[in-house]
Amino acid sequence: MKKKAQIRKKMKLALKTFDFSDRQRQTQAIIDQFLISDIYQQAQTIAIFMPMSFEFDVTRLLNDTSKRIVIPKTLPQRKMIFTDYDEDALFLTPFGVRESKSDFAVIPDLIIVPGLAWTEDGYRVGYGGGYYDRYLADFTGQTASFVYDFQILPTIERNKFDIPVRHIFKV
Ligand SMILES: Nc1nc2c(c(=O)[nH]1)N(C=O)[C@@H](CNc1ccc(C(=O)N[C@@H](CCC(=O)O)C(=O)O)cc1)CN2
Ligand SMILES: Nc1ncnc2c1ncn2[C@@H]1O[C@H](COP(=O)(O)OP(=O)(O)OP(=O)(O)O)[C@@H](O)[C@H]1O
Repeated sequence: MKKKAQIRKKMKLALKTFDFSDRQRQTQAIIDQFLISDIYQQAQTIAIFMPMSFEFDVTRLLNDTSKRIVIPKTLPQRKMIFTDYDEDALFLTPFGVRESKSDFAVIPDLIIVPGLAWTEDGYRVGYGGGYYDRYLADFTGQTASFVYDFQILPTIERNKFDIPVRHIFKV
């Protein structure tokens, strides 16, 4: 079984070299599936993330005006809140992601969880900050991830904090 650090390195490279048209095709198919799903239709407030250039391209959802869209904001002690998405009130963190200037925390009813690799049953490797596992520890709403085909692995080592996402959207 591959160690998490090894998986991170390998997946970052695979994402950065992912063929442009295959990426576009998979992105569109996955978002189409999501938009007709019950979990999308039943959610009022959806947490998306501000993607780095190589991450899953969620731009289409950020601009969805039929839902309240919130995005992650990291705080000291590896804590995280979600704040309203306002494209005119963002700043760039040292990690390279955009976050809201606002500190007003909103609890979403659906969280789209970012990451680098997943198993079919929702176990995940992220960037190693533990932000999502900490948040999900006392979150009772829905969770889902969008996954390109090569990001699915047969097994991932687990620690006691790992919380699987409840829905995987893939091609
Ligand atoms: N687009 C996007 N936003 C996201 C996440 C994500 O995966 N994708 N996150 C998912 O969790 C959170 C940020 N995750 C982070 C994970 C690790 C480190 C980290 O290791 N930082 C180093 C210094 C920065 C560096 O590595 O260059 C450190 O704190 O020492 C920071 C943020 C919230 N926002
Ligand atoms: N609920 C929690 N309480 C305390 N520590 C936690 C919790 N969740 C995760 N951690 C710690 O955070 C660190 C990172 O966890 P892990 O390697 O699973 O990150 P990840 O899932 O890749 O990152 P992320 O959740 O940010 O996407 C680990 O040291 C882990 O023990």
